[in-house]
Amino acid sequence: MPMEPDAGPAHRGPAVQDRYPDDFAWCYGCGRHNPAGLHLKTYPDGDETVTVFEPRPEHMAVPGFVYGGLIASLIDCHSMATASLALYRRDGHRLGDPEPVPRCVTASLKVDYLRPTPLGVPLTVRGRVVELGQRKAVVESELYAGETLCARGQVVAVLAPPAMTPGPAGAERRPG
Ligand SMILES: CCCCCCCCCC(=O)SCCNC(=O)CCNC(=O)[C@H](O)C(C)(C)COP(=O)(O)OP(=O)(O)OC[C@H]1O[C@@H](n2cnc3c(N)ncnc32)[C@H](O)[C@@H]1OP(=O)(O)O
Repeated sequence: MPMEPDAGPAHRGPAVQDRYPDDFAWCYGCGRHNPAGLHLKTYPDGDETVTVFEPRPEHMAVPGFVYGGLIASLIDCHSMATASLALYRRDGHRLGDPEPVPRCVTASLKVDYLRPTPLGVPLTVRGRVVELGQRKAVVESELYAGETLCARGQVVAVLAPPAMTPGPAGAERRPG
């Protein structure tokens, strides 16, 4: 599924996560409002999307290598952003439009760990939409350390249902 080459990382326009609605911007992986989170940022890059993140020492599995759960989180949040952007564009928007980007949730997350992922270097996740439905997108994402492909994910994203829209109770649970 080709994506328009609009504001790619070279342009450093807004990230997809910068444009999620405030109520949906608390995710540990990518929520801009979560003070303890990873603050992942995903940008369009031609037909793909890209997220770059350098794990911290506490993200280790064994000394020198990254914990697999963190790798799954990178693929998860990156793929949700990729799906959200595809649905936004399908509705005629471009990143940077005033309308917020719709929020997807993870229906399914499959990760293949292909090689040990080294700590101490930036990791790059690249993703593309391989199937786009009315409320659903299937995204394939690959995680690289330098030129080395370390993990691959296939993720099913579904538009957040109204039942997940945070209400007053959700607001009370928010930090700070
Ligand atoms: C409180 C505020 C929350 C704010 C959202 C921020 C989320 C941040 C990102 C996350 O961390 S999400 C956390 C982990 N994910 C979840 O907690 C989601 C829990 N699951 C659900 O809420 C529902 O199962 C889900 C919304 C994913 C789907 O239920 P629906 O009833 O809306 O979907 P439906 O059954 O109509 O299926 C829609 C499409 O998705 C497909 N689908 C659903 N579940 C699937 C699955 N598990 N595997 C593969 N495909 C799946 C389904 O086949 C169908 O495909 P088609 O359109 O092609 O027919």
